[in-house]
Amino acid sequence: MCEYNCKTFIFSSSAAVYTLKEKPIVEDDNVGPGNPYGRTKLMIEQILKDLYYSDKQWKISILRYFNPVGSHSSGLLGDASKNPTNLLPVIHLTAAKKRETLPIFGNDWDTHDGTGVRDFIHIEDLAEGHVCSAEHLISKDCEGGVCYTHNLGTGKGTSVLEMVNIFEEVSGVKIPIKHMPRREGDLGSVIANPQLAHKQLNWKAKRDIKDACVSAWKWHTMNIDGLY
Ligand SMILES: O=c1ccn([C@@H]2O[C@H](COP(=O)(O)OP(=O)(O)O[C@H]3O[C@H](CO)[C@H](O)[C@H](O)[C@H]3O)[C@@H](O)[C@H]2O)c(=O)[nH]1
Repeated sequence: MCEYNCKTFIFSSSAAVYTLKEKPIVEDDNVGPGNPYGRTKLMIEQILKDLYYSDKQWKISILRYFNPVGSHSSGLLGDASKNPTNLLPVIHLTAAKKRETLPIFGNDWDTHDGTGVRDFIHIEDLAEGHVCSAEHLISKDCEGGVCYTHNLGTGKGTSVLEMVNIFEEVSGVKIPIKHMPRREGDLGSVIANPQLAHKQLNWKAKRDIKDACVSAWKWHTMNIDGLY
C-alpha cells in the first residue's frame, strides 16, 4: 500500500470485540472479547490504531458489525457457509429439511419472549455503510488523516422466535423448533447504538428483518444444489 501511496483503509471488525453487555453498545464501551474470533478482530484493530499513531496521514475506518443477515436482492450473492451455526442459515437448512429441527438455545432469557435478542443488520445496509465510510474518508473532513470506529447495527432487537415467525410468514414454510438449554457464551440481548455512524458517516440501516428473510430465502432456493 505504501508503494502505491495508498493510505486509506476500511476494516471489517465485529461486535465480538466488546465485553458484551445487555444495554445498547456504544463504541467507547469496554472491549474484551469472549472468543478467539473477537480477539483476532481486536488485535487487527490495535495494529491499525498503532499504524495511525506512527503516521497520522492514514485514514482508517474500523466498522464493527452486529449480526449480518440477508442476501443481495438479486439472489445471486449470499452466504454459502457449508456448515453454518448462525441463526438464519440454520433456519434455511431446517426449512430445506437438511436438519430435522431448529434448536432454540434458551427460552428463559430476560427478554420479552424469553429467547435471545440480536441486532440483525441487512447485508445490503452493511455494504452501504462501507460506501458511506469510504466517501467520508476521502472527504475534506478527513483530510489530515483519521482513525475512527463505528458500530454498524440497526439499534433494534429481534428475538429468535420473532425471526422464526417472520421467516415462516415470508417463505410459507413451517419451521419445526426444539427448545434447548442456553448455548455456552451466549448473552440474552446484544444491540448496537448506531448513532455515531449516523452522525459522522451519514449512514443509517434502512431495511428490516422481512427484507432480510425474503432475500436470503431467494438466495437459498436459487442456489440450494450448490450450497451443501
Ligand atoms: O441454531 C441456532 C443458532 C442461533 N440461535 C440463537 O440465535 C441468536 C443469534 O445467534 P448467532 O449464532 O446467529 O449469532 P451470535 O449473536 O452468536 O454471533 C454473531 O454476532 C457476534 C456479534 O454480536 C459475532 O460477530 C459472531 O461472530 C456472530 O456469529 C442467539 O441468541 C443464539 O442462541 C439459536 O437459537 N439456534
